Amino acid sequence: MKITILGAGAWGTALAIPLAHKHQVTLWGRNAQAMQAADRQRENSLYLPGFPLPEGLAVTADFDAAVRHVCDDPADSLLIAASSVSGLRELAGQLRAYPIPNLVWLCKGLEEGTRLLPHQVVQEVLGPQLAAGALSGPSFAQEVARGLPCALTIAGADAALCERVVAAVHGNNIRIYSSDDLIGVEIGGAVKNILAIATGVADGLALGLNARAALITRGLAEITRLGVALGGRVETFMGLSGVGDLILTCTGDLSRNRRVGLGLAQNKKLDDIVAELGHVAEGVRCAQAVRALAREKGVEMPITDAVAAALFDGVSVQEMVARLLARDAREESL
Ligand SMILES: NC(=O)c1ccc[n+]([C@@H]2O[C@H](COP(=O)([O-])OP(=O)(O)OC[C@H]3O[C@@H](n4cnc5c(N)ncnc54)[C@H](O)[C@@H]3O)[C@@H](O)[C@H]2O)c1
Ligand SMILES: O=P(O)(O)OC[C@H](O)CO
Repeated sequence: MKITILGAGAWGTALAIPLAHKHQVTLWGRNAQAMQAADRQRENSLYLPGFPLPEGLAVTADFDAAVRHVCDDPADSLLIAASSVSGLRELAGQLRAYPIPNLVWLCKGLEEGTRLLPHQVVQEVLGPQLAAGALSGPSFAQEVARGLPCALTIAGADAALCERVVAAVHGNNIRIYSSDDLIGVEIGGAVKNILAIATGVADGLALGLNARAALITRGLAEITRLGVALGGRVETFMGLSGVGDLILTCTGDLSRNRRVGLGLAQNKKLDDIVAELGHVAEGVRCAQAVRALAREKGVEMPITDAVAAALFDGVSVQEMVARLLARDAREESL
């Protein structure tokens, strides 16, 4: 199969590595200098240092050539957008000029400002007819690049596209499940990032494993409440893109979002933490959008509110924890 991955950050590069062992893969990045260096050194030292790029992987900054790679043979091709959520609209806009066969995106979050999910951004720009879907689930880039086992979910309304993604990605230590609950899968992927910031704060303040388990569990209730209010299905939140990714991101120190929380607990400034990461932390970018969306829908999300307050309203992490603990006792339910 011919596959083009648009976006050579940590995740786009990591996924290109196992795929290039089975398919004709082109990895495109917008930074020409960095892509030339990556091609020469056979390593993306900017975003994924330490992982050799397979010989057969084409690395380029030539957008036209990268997209034509999959347009020429639409029946046997896959186009993957691997930018952050903030880059998805621009990337999709650049694709308008091409007869693209399909589009799968890897980003997890809501667009700032519009509060749209990735599939809504893609639909706005490229229309509803395109075969499109989200590839999500618990997956740290470095582990996938090392070839360690992982399981992902492809979500979309187009069954043929889901089958093609399964055919392309399943195997070699990656298992793929499919789902038609795009809203549920995207809400799980977006909100878990905010909850990982909360768990990072709790762990950074040494509040203990009991507190961490409570945050993850009540965080899952928040994801589920919002997801159901938006049209997602409860069982989706019990799956890989829901509780699976929530557990990984809240507990794994490879998570950039968790590291934001750990930094806040050390009283570091948000700008400094983000600059130090050198990668996107989508939970920071979409916490305000999720808070606003939840309020609009009348959905209670106290942990998300607390994280947004600590990130943007000048509330200290100690006050954030105090606010959560001061909430009235209630029946345990969603
Ligand atoms: N890193 C992971 O382990 C991982 C795993 C699963 C999903 N994700 C999700 O995938 C997305 C990308 O994550 P990442 O780790 O690769 O981030 P990253 O910060 O390492 O890289 C982001 C990439 O997006 C590109 N980009 C941004 N705007 C763009 C635009 N307008 N046009 C083209 N490219 C653009 C940047 O140049 C960069 O290469 C995020 O939404 C993240 O939540 C990441
Ligand atoms: O490093 P994070 O926090 O962006 O999380 C990466 C992936 O989404 C984990 O599945």
